[in-house]
Order: sequence, then structure tokens, then C-alpha cells
Amino acid sequence: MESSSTEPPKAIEYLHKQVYENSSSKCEAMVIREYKKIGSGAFGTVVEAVLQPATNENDNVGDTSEDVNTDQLNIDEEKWLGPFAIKRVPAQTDYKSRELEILRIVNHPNIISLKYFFERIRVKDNKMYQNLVMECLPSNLQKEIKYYRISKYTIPYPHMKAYTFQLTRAMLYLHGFGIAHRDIKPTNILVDPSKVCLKICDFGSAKKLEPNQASVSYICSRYYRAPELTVGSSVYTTMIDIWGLGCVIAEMFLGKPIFQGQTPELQLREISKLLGPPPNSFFFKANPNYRGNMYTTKLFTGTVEERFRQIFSNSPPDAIDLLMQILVYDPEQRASPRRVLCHPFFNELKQKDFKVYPRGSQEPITLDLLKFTPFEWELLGPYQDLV
Ligand SMILES: Nc1ncnc2c1ncn2[C@@H]1O[C@H](COP(=O)(O)OP(=O)(O)OP(=O)(O)O)[C@@H](O)[C@H]1O
Repeated sequence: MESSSTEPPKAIEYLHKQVYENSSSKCEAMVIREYKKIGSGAFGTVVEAVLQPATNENDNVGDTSEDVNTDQLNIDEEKWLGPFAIKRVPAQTDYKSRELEILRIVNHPNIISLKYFFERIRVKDNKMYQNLVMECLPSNLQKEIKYYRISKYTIPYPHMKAYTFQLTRAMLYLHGFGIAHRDIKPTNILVDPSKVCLKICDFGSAKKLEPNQASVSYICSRYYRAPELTVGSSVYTTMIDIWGLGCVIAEMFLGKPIFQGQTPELQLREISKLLGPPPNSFFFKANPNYRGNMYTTKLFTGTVEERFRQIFSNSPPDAIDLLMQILVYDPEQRASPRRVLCHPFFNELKQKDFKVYPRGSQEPITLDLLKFTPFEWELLGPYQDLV
């Protein structure tokens, strides 16, 4: 692990004696310095921090709280590890988060990696919190989309392709374990624009789905919810993430979310404005007990293909073709991650001399996008020759 080169600004600092290293499960005492809030959501707070193993001289100091003066701690400014992102979530809630469990299993270049974890009581409210110490990325896809939208551009196509490819690779891997992320959206997709590198974060809603086992349908942020979720399906598959993938690709091209339902019920109406009325078979398969609006009236003229061309009028034909294979009502007909990875949309990336210019840089870089692991090759199966 790299040591941070510049000294981070001083803020909250504490010693915690039971910090577990994820890869070795080794428990050690660490000094933690938190200095910037980088995110907060429905479940927790994310702060940027650096850590360093506590020296023996700290042995006599008990676990310190963030409110006490930590001058008593022995700190070596040269020895900080990080920066990391620490996600802090209440340890005991009614909602079952499998985040730690799942982050401990996964290991993929396009999935955020967990470095350490620990539980700790916060002085502020005297409650136990779970702390997940992860690698830290400087931006997310929502910020990237916004950055370009402000100057009336979209993310450059080669970058879009590279990001989409990495996101799909992460899904191929996760779905290979049967794990659905269940909250795919641009803020949960971290990027490092200087490396054109992407990693999925926020596994707070993720779950290993078992065939025919019911799961809650009220999952996933509204704009990115698959149509089967909007009608209350409880035996959905990992294909709900593929719908999210389609929404994210569409958002990169449009600069704004494609389906902006004003209420959960109206979300399906927004989808029908692109895909036409959902067929009866869709309701039957997704939820035969659905009693809500079925949006049977067609809200546009012409064919669905013409509708796609109209909405994505500035996008290249291969991108439109890819979106048409992903944004379909029937989850069984939706393109699988391996089908997506083989799509001609990515042909440019597969050229030997493919290079990208990171934002603001005159120096092109090569990306190792096709370095699949044996597990990924296995998952690609007969599609291997096409990627
Ligand atoms: N490892 C990380 N590096 C950098 N930023 C991060 C990291 N993890 C999370 N973030 C930022 O913090 C935000 C909140 O994190 P996260 O989504 O995990 O929390 P949450 O409570 O589940 O949020 P939400 O309710 O929005 O889903 C993310 O949208 C992301 O932008």
C-alpha cells in the first residue's frame, strides 16, 4: 500500500485498537485521521481519511474518541496510509445490510475494494457504527456527466465506452456469484478521470439472489428501477442491474436521467414513453397481482426504433443498438453482461493501439480493459472469442 505523499489537513483523529485488515483478517491498533466529508446518503456518511498502525508507545492509551485531545498519541507524519474512504453506518438497524459480507468476498478491478473494517461507538450519539475503510476515488459518474453538461458536451465517446465496458465487467463478475447490486446509479459509480478508471461502490442494498426466492421489490433508486420492480415483482433476477446499466449509458449520452418519474407509480409511464405500452405478458410474468396503471395507451407515434433514434438523435447508431438491447421490458430478453461486452459499440476499445486522453491531459494512456481473470473467461464461455 502506498503512503500518502502530502500531509493531510488535521481534523478528527483517534486510536482504535481493533481494526481488521480485510485480506488477512489480522486485527491491529490503528490511528485514524478523518479530514473531509465526501458523501452522505440514506444509510451513512463517507469521509476521507488516512490510517497508520499504532506504535507500541500508544499501548497505554485506551481507544480514544474523536472528541478528546489526541496529543497523547504517538504519530509519525511520514507513515500515513491512504487516502481511504471510510463509510460509517449504524451497526444495528432493522434493515439488513450485507455490505461488509459482500465486500469481503468480492475482488475485482472494477469494484471498490475494502481495505480495513472496524466497529466503534460514536461519542456523539453513543451508538455502535460499522466502519468500512475502502480505497478512495476522486469522482463519480454523476459529477463527470455534470462536468461535461455544464460546457454543453457529453463525456467523450472513448471514455464512455471505457466506462461502460468496466461497469459491465463488474456486473459480469458480480452476477457470476449471483449477487445483484440493486442500486446502480451514477453516484454509486466511482471514477478516476485521470486514469479513465471505474469502480462500483455502495453495496448497502446488494444481495445474493437465489432462484425463485422472494426479495423486496422496493429497492433501487427510482429513476434507475427496472420495470419489473416498478410493478412490484419479488422474484426478480440480476437483470435489474442491467436495466440500471442501460439507464446509466443513456444518461451519459443525454446528460440527464432518461426516465424521470415524479412518483414511483409514474416511473413506468416514463419508461412507456420510450418503449411503448408494456405487453400483458410483462405484467403476468413480473407480478400477476399488479393492480396499478398499465399505461396501455401509446404515447408516441412511429415505431419503438424510431423513438430511440429520436431521443438519442445525437448518438452513434451502435450505441442506440446497444441501448435497444438493454432497455427492454422482459428481463429474460435483456442483454446479459457477456452479450453487452461483445457488442460492436466496444470495437474501438479492442484495437491493439487503443489509447485515451484523460480529461485535461495531452498524454494518451493505454487501458488494461481486456485483462480478464480465469473466472471471467469462464463466465464469458462461448463469448470468449468475441471480446
Ligand atoms: N470509496 C469511495 N471513494 C470515494 N467516494 C465514495 C466512496 N464510497 C462512497 N463514496 C461517495 O459517497 C457517496 C455515499 O456513499 P454510499 O452510496 O456508499 O452511501 P449510502 O448511504 O448508501 O448512499 P445512498 O443513500 O446515496 O445510496 C457515494 O455516492 C459516493 O459518491
